[in-house]
Amino acid sequence: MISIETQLRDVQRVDLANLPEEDTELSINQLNLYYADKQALFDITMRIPKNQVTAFIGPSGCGKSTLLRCINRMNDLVDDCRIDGEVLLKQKNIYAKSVDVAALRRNIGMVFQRPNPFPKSIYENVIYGLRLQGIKDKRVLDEAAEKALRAAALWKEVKDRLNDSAFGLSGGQQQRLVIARAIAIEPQVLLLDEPTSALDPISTLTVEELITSLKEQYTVVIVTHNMQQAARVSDQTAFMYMGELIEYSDTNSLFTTPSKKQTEDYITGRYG
Ligand SMILES: Nc1ncnc2c1ncn2[C@@H]1O[C@H](COP(=O)(O)OP(=O)(O)OP(=O)(O)O)[C@@H](O)[C@H]1O
Repeated sequence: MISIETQLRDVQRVDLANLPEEDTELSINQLNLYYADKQALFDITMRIPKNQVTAFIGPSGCGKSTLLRCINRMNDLVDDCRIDGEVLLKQKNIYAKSVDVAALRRNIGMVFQRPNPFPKSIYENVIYGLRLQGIKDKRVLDEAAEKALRAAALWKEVKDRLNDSAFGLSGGQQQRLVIARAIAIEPQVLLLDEPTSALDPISTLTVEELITSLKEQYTVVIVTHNMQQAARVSDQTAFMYMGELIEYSDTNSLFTTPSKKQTEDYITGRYG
């Protein structure tokens, strides 16, 4: 098995405890979440830097996806789900009454575990969000489609078949298409919930390279089961256990010199 250390890159370390406001994309403050009477997140506080990749790791059921879904209010769709605490996007509370949730989700895009293209052509998938915004100008739509497909590292593979069904693409291509659809509307933040768990190793590497290139323009938060993937793609990593944020630091420190025993036990495979 390849060791995690060999997967680490040189990352620019930031002081997560004292992150300046201008470098902070998201601030999560004393967040607690309950599914009916069962508490799933306990007092989570963290700052997520902009234009970086932040990974959430931890054993199954520890609350990674729940925390990710708090960032674009996807948990609003779950009956009996209640939260207290704050999630700030650029200092604005996304749970404030005045927030337009549809607009928020345009600004904070999300990609799920299984690629979910719509039953439409490749082209129509990419520009779907733009059509919803009422954009009709073909030149604008064509340019946006090309830009998003290039950014998603898919343009070369699909430029001659834009009108073919998206279902004719491979799983890895479909996942990149879904990422292109998410970025075509130019969100600030991209949330990725185990985006490669349904992909083969080669497609996984392509999507990982894509994630690394996306951070130039977007802030990326990724949930992954795969610690080696977190080591390869993320700048900082949050380790969660039973709904608590146990340790949050730059990825290299977390994997080489974890400060908490629970983190060390997890990354050395003692549980999980
Ligand atoms: N819609 C829901 N209703 C009730 N409980 C839920 C719901 N979604 C998640 N949970 C519970 O909340 C806890 C955290 O689940 P979550 O899916 O966030 O964990 P996870 O770390 O992402 O797990 P995995 O890695 O297996 O996807 C679990 O105990 C789970 O059973």
